[in-house]
Amino acid sequence: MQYHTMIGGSSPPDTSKTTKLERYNSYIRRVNSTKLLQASSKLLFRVTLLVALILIFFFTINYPPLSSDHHNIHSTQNFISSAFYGSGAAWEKQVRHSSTPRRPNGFSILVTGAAGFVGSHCSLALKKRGDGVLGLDNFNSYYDPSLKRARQQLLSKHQIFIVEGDINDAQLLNKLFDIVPFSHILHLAAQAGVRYAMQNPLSYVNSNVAGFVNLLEVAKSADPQPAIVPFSETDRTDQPASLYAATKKAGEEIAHTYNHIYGLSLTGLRFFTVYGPWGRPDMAYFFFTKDILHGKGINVYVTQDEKEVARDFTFVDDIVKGCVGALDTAEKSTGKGGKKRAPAQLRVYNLGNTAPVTVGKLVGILENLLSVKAKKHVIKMPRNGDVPFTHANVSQAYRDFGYKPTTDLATGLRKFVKWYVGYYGIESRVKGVIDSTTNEHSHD
Ligand SMILES: O=C(O)[C@H]1O[C@H](OP(=O)(O)OP(=O)(O)OC[C@H]2O[C@@H](n3ccc(=O)[nH]c3=O)[C@H](O)[C@@H]2O)[C@H](O)[C@@H](O)[C@H]1O
Repeated sequence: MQYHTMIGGSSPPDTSKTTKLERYNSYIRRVNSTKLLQASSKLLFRVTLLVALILIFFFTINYPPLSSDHHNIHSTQNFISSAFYGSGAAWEKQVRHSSTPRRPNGFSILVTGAAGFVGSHCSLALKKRGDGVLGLDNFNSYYDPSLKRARQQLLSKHQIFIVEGDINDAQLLNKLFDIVPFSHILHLAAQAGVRYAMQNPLSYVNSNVAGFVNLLEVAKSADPQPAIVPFSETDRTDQPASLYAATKKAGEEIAHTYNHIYGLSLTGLRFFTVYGPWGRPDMAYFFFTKDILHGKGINVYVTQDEKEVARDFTFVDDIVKGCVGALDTAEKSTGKGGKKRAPAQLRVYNLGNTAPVTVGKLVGILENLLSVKAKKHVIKMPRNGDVPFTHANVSQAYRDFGYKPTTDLATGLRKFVKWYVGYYGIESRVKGVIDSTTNEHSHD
């Protein structure tokens, strides 16, 4: 896929020890210059250099890169840079201000992956109803980081601050929990995408397994312990079809352990192919729109026996409602000081649209909205972990918090296309969509 090739081809940032040392020394020098204004002696510099060397060694043994891919490089960089971001009084004030609720009994929620697609929508919805929301995101380059920055700007307009850091950074997480007694964590930071797992498997382990465990480790010792929603995004069977699904399944098993041993209240949500405004450019509906408008061919997959593939495409506003419903019904964790006091809540829900649509139909809807005929290449689905069909049973989410999706694919895609042409400044090319779109809910 073109996006993936582009990412793989981007030049990784320089992480040589010299660069880290220079960056760290410059940080140390800045700290020292405020604390000990006049004391810039040679001796102090030597001590600083020694401390820097020890710390870099410490970082290296505690955070071994899982591979040389750019995601892990980002994690390592964020670990070091967070020491700088997390040190100022102004930074702490922003953290506190953003996470303070503005309604009686409001939640104080840490949203990981807040600059992501679902994370940004949920953050806005929660903030709008008066909850305190603090974002955390590592702004990695799995897809165009400028889209993540634009979401960050939107959130910032609504007084939501996003801390730039990684869920693998225990020091940063502990610092955030020292500053804010979070009532909930909405954990949406993950390596997504089914097909990209073939190219960069360790990125999935790093975010979806190691990062998740790191977050649970911090949450288990926090006082009060937060409730965590969701701990997983997707899985479909006990025999996952892709590494992506396997890491999500592992997340569910790990969650069970932390619930059982430490009394953390945990809720897993399995999202089914979420789409909508501010969506992810690596997903088919998004790059089909782009390619159709550019007159480029698109690959429409069929199964090995040439049947159509279908997805339970779910509009992002419905997913937000599900996330909020799960948060509102999450019980308190029961542990304290790393010890469980009583059994705690452990739940898993499907959040889907319950109405699968074939990829052919998806393309037909886009052709109508864009008034352009797609150049379709019908090909057999590569054997890379994709499944032919998804269909969510949401009866438990309905029973427990009234989850009921209300947006069909044609309505949701119209809202997406309206956002797309506005965001990329090409309104004139698909005018009909703008004129006929009413009753906008999504944050665009
Ligand atoms: O809910 C999930 O479990 C996952 O949803 C999403 O995966 P998918 O459902 O596979 O969505 P997406 O890639 O948009 O492909 C849509 C359809 O187009 C087909 N497809 C895809 C590419 C292509 O070139 N041609 C094509 O026909 C393809 O075969 C598929 O039938 C998230 O990316 C993932 O992170 C995870 O959240």
